[in-house]
Amino acid sequence: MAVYTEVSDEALRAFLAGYDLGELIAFRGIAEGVENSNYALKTTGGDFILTLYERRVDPAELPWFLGLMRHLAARGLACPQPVAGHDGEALRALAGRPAAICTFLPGVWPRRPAVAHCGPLGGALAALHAAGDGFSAERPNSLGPQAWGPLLERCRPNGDTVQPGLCAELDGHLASILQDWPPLSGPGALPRGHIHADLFPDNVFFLEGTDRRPRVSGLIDFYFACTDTLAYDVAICLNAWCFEPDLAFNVTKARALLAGYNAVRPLSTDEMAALPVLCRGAALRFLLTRLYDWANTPPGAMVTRKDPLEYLRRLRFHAAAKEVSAYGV
Ligand SMILES: Nc1ncnc2c1ncn2[C@@H]1O[C@H](COP(=O)(O)OP(=O)(O)OP(=O)(O)O)[C@@H](O)[C@H]1O
Ligand SMILES: N[C@@H](CCO)C(=O)O
Repeated sequence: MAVYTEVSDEALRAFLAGYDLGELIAFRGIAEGVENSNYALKTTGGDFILTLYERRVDPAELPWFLGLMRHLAARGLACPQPVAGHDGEALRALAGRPAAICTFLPGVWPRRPAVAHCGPLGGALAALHAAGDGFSAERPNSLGPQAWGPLLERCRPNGDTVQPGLCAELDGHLASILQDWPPLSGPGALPRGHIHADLFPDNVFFLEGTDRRPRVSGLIDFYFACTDTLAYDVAICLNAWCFEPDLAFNVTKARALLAGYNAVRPLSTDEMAALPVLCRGAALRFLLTRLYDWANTPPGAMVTRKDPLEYLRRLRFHAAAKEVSAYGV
């Protein structure tokens, strides 16, 4: 579910009076997603998404996220565009929560990502990285390498109940990842920019092109976006898109993803060489947030917890891979 905050008809009508979006025709809560409350809105002005920000989103950071989406959309990226009210403000309050209306994007996310999705996905990720140029405000990655040690400590009391010996195994992975991680500046530093940092299949919409092949119609959910190593975003996508349901790595998907990315923004030799450690880091990041949520989601909460151990299997694959050739290049 992702409707934590209920919005009454009257409250919504009063809220919409602050916009130039015409009359309300219909609105409904959207069950998907886990972070925020989302509503689909239809007005005489068109289709929109209303988001009420909950849980992990720090209200002080919302202007940065909305500003980045506005910048990317102005650069031609298909992403939600925040809609300003009469007063020029996109960030407002509704039912006691920070709230914003964004444009609705057509398309559906792939329930079973195929090789045919991975090329366009890679191209869209590279286009996002290129479109981020010129947005000068930065947001550090609050879930970057410096956060993994403290997060592992917070998981330690319950971690081994998920799998015996898990925390000791993660201690080993964390130490070797931090040792191999590319420097942020100076010799060996990789290109940085604004990254999505959560570009999983449920955040990428596709439509069928005239050739019947899938085309990316939009990217959503920029609330983990931050300023970090661009190739780390590629590593997140290799984790999220290129493993089969049985957690076997599909090298054909990886090859397609990297070819799609390289066609728009070629990865340098240094970026390619760093992919194995960036993939290990990305797997550990999602493992740890899932592990934390596994133990800390209150019983009865209407949220589907995600399995942390899926990311342990990925992490083990990357640790064994070592060389970039394991990714099909
Ligand atoms: N701009 C948009 N256009 C069309 N549909 C959207 C848009 N934004 C969100 N949605 C719909 O709302 C659902 C939930 O959105 P989203 O993934 O942003 O939720 P969340 O709870 O913030 O995220 P998550 O759990 O993925 O971190 C999406 O799967 C999609 O169906
Ligand atoms: N994409 C994340 C969750 C939401 O941000 C995961 O699969 O763990």
